[in-house]
Amino acid sequence: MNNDRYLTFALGKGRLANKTLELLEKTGITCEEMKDKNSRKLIFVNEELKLRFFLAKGPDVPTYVEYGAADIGVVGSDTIMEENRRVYEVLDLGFGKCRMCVCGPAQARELLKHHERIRVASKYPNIAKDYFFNKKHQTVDIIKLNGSVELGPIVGLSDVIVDIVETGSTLRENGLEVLEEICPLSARMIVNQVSMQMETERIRSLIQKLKPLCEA
Ligand SMILES: Nc1ncnc2c1ncn2[C@@H]1O[C@H](COP(=O)(O)OP(=O)(O)OP(=O)(O)O)[C@@H](O)[C@H]1O
Ligand SMILES: O=P(O)(O)OC[C@H]1O[C@H](OP(=O)(O)OP(=O)(O)O)[C@H](O)[C@@H]1O
Repeated sequence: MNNDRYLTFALGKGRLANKTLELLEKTGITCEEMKDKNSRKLIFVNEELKLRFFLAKGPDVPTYVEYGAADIGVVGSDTIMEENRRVYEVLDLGFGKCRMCVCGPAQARELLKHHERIRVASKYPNIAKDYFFNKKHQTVDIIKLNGSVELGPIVGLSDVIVDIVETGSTLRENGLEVLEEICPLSARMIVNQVSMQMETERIRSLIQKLKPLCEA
């Protein structure tokens, strides 16, 4: 083990960021500078613990970790599935819980039931493809969107969507419903495959500290 080496964390921006920092703080890992919302600085260092942190767009987190630009990442399991990078997924952090679902207007149930060739809009084309082609053996047309995916069926772009459902209010307010559940989701810790060998002790000890703090 080489304790002089900095361990680098890539953390997903947005919804998961605060909870991630809170969790790390409970294990004694703090990075005060990172809490300054007005700062435009991208990378933060804790000299004492020999740690570095940066915030990145969720889908980029597994990329940084696969290439070793970060040793450790925290990101949603949706993003891990969608990006399909060569990383170790080591811990379910138990927050950021939601579900990946096929959603649409109630009448789209029939189209799904009869395995019609439907149009599916999603921010997650790989998850949608895997679900329809590999799990359901249903040929569909996938349309990639970058947000506000619920618009798809409302404006006639698609028959259904594959998207995240948390409280269900976005669906309700737009006259849509969950038609099929694909899988539950939550925030996960991922580790670079080489770092896991080179820094086994430091990473294992972090996992052991985090485990009891993770929500069930
Ligand atoms: N209601 C929710 N909507 C979206 N993601 C959620 C929700 N609840 C928990 N999550 C989790 O939080 C992660 C980050 O979501 P967030 O919306 O902040 O990022 P994003 O989807 O990359 O957003 P953007 O495209 O706006 O940058 C998701 O990948 C998912 O795992
Ligand atoms: O079930 P709910 O609690 O309503 O949450 C689900 C909604 O939140 C997310 O969208 P987000 O706010 O990230 O915006 P986006 O559609 O632009 O990605 C997700 O894509 C759903 O639209």
